[in-house]
Amino acid sequence: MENQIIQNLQAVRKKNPLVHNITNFVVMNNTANALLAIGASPVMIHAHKEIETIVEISNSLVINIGTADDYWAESMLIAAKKANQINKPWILDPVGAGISTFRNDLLKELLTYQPTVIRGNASEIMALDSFSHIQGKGVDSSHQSNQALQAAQNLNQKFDSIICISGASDFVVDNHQIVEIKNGHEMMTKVTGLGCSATAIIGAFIGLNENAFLETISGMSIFSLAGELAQQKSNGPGSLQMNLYDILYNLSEEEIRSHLRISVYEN
Ligand SMILES: Nc1ncnc2c1ncn2[C@@H]1O[C@H](COP(=O)(O)OP(=O)(O)OP(=O)(O)O)[C@@H](O)[C@H]1O
Ligand SMILES: Cc1ncsc1CCO
Ligand SMILES: [Mg+2]
Repeated sequence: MENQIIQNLQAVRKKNPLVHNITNFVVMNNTANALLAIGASPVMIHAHKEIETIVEISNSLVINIGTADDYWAESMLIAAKKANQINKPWILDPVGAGISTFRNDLLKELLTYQPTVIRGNASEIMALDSFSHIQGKGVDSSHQSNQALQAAQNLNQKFDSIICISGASDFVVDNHQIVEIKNGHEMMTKVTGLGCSATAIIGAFIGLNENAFLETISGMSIFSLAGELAQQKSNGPGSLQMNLYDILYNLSEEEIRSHLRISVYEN
């Protein structure tokens, strides 16, 4: 597994995938910088009249509903529909799933366009599966990632999407395997939008368009590992954000081999 993750990181740095993001106002800058640091090219565009063209020329699409309103929701639907039509890999970040009818209705419609990957925290993945009253604390999780495993399996079966649950352990679930990544640091929850950045980084890896399951594992594990290594150099959330870019940019094969904690289970 480590070998494939290292190969995928090298491939992202070499291929420099163009990643189209329709994301939230809070994280637009952080996620664009994270994508540049990993070696991808971000483009953050949401005007209805140009979306289809951008989806066509990009290697992958990231949709994050964090601060969606009616105009942006339509942008997301146009993009997801196009990506689905032309088999462009795309990832959905269901920020705040369960909070409101507006958010749930948008998510239900987006899911009809079969995201390649869905990445959320535990509360979001559970809400997405049931659309019941399961709620996090706004956009933060009030559940542990392992509590969302059944919901992830249900979602995988319903939509044929790869499901990634972030948290103290990150899990990547498809119909054959569950992969657990035990990297990261609690301090990562004190910087806004590091989940959104994880989604964007996975978005860069699925732009390789070879094996979306391995690419999702690669993106998530590299991001959590980078967060963990960045925390070791930091005094708090501010320096963690700054060090994270440097670590994403410089992360070496040796660091991956010596620090990654990853387990594979049959599903
Ligand atoms: N308790 C923890 N211990 C270690 N790493 C963690 C912990 N909680 C989150 N992380 C890491 O933080 C990153 C973001 O995951 P998180 O689950 O906080 O996303 P999120 O809730 O969607 O965040 P946001 O909505 O702010 O973008 C992931 O890399 C994850 O592994
Ligand atoms: C804080 C916040 N509010 C809406 S989106 C967002 C970024 C983290 O998901
Ligand atoms: Mg989130």
